[in-house]
Amino acid sequence: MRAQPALRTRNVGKRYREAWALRDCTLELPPGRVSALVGPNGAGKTTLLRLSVGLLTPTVGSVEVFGESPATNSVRALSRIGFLAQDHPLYRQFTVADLLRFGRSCNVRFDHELAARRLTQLGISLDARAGALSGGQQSQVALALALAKRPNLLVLDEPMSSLDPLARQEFQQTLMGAVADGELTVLFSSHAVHELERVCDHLVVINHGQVVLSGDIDSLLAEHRLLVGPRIETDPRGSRSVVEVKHSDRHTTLLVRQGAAPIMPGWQANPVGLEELVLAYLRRPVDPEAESHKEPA
Ligand SMILES: Nc1ncnc2c1ncn2[C@@H]1O[C@H](COP(=O)(O)OP(=O)(O)OP(=O)(O)O)[C@@H](O)[C@H]1O
Repeated sequence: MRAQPALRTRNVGKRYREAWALRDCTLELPPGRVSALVGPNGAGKTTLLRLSVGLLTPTVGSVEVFGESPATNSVRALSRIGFLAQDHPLYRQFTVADLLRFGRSCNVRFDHELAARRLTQLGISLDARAGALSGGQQSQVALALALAKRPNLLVLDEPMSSLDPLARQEFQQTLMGAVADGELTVLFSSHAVHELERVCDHLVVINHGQVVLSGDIDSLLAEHRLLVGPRIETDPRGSRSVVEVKHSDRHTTLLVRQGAAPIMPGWQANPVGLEELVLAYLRRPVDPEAESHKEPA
């Protein structure tokens, strides 16, 4: 039997006044995985994340977390979800110990010991005031608070964007350790396409409010090939399997989906890297029907 998805959205659209931030978004996140949500500025990532945790309700369509709508705000549904907002605000005057006590008083499943141990291991004093910690340490405190809730789905909005490379690595290790420890599914948004492969095993790419690619990373890489051959003058973009076409003086390179695409004589099939794959999908024009994000007059 197929496991229940951690997150399932069906034809979700979100409109802010007359503008659509998200259109016809249908996706499933398998449980126990780390998924990255990738897209350029304004693509709709924060909107999708806020819909996933019940902070927004869809204009159309449905959102379910482990089979329940997060927007109903039922205690049971929300106790299974952890959320780290983009700027992960902490009460600056509170000590770390105050924040942990506060977390415990707000969440029935809060694991105080776990959070205190994680932070001590990272050398973060429980007596320190949040406002006196570095950006990286504040992110770790916010992550420890979110994990102490023992959520089944942890949603993080660009959690590493302000961290230096060392702090990013520590943050990633804490996250991956938490996934290895228990029944946790992670969905985080990121612009750092080059480091996704190290951190996650599932990917959702959105552009102009539409999901343009999603799936298991290994499968996506196996399904795509870069075909390199002598320059062609016809435009093969009409074929659904052709994602992108590039020409040099003498050669044409086709990014195709459909691993088994027949190779023409004189053509070579090469694997594609994840960053190249994501960027190719982001460069594709989106469906003109949905591109405007505007309601028809
Ligand atoms: N509260 C709001 N009111 C009106 N429009 C909004 C609101 N929030 C977001 N938008 C618009 O919705 C679209 C998607 O925004 P969203 O914040 O979801 O994108 P994003 O992918 O998270 O962007 P970024 O990477 O810059 O954080 C943008 O065009 C944005 O201007």
